[in-house]
Amino acid sequence: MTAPEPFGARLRRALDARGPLCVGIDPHPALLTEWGLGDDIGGLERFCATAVEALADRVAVLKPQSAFFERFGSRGIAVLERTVAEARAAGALVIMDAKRGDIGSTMAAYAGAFLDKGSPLFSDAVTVSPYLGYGALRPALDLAAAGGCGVFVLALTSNPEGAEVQRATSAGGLSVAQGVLDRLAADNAGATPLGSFGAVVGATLEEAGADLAINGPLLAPGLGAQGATAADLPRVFGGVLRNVVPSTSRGVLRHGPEVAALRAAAERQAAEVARFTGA
Ligand SMILES: O=C(O)c1cc(=O)[nH]c(=O)n1[C@@H]1O[C@H](COP(=O)(O)O)[C@@H](O)[C@H]1O
Repeated sequence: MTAPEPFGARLRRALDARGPLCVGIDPHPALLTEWGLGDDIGGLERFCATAVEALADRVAVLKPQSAFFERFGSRGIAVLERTVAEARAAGALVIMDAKRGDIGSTMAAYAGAFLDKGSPLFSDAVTVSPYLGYGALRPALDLAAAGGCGVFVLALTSNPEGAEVQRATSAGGLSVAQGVLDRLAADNAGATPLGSFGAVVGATLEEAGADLAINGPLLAPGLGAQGATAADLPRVFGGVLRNVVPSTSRGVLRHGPEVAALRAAAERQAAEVARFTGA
């Protein structure tokens, strides 16, 4: 059996073909209401079907945020399953924004939930939290590598509260975030054209203040509702701009529910990103 194409290679191709923008599918209660939908399972279903119809055949990456589905229980998870499958079928890569992180043996189960081809929630990549120790993520990294999937590890998050943990220095004098980035760089060493293990680095940061050369993708949430703009990307990402996947959720979704308006909003955001990153 031939090995599956690594996620990093698939992502590179998608970014080059469709542009680097990632749009998050975050069905906030307020957005459901703004779209004229009920804050219920029918509204969730309609919202996600519309977002997928509008974006999945043109945006490189879609990133559903699991929490907004989980709040509806099993029926919400069923909508998440369909959303992921339909987005992938239309050609988008799907990053499941689940931000899981646990002891290794439990991490293996989380990895199976999102990165095992036989799982109903199978996605191209998943977001994880390294705060039980980077080494505890190993089952997810291994399963991802074996199946051609990716993992995005929180490093420098977009929220202001993140710094108290992520900028703290460990015994060796490195920041916690730099420790995570260095481990990612080691796991991506030698991968071409791009490693499959990414870091999450907010576009909202004043500056990176860390070495982002991990030879992997840098998921950069924070465009739009959190106040970052495409003009911030060169300052934060400097020499690794080509590997940045800028992400926005509400910044595009608030333009719904019309498919054409969602597409136009994503196009405007993508054009802004291209203007400042040359992508
Ligand atoms: O992993 C993420 O995607 C993420 C990391 C981070 O540092 N900051 C961040 O906002 N996110 C997610 O990105 C999305 C941002 O949504 P908007 O603020 O609406 O664009 C939410 O789903 C967040 O959970």
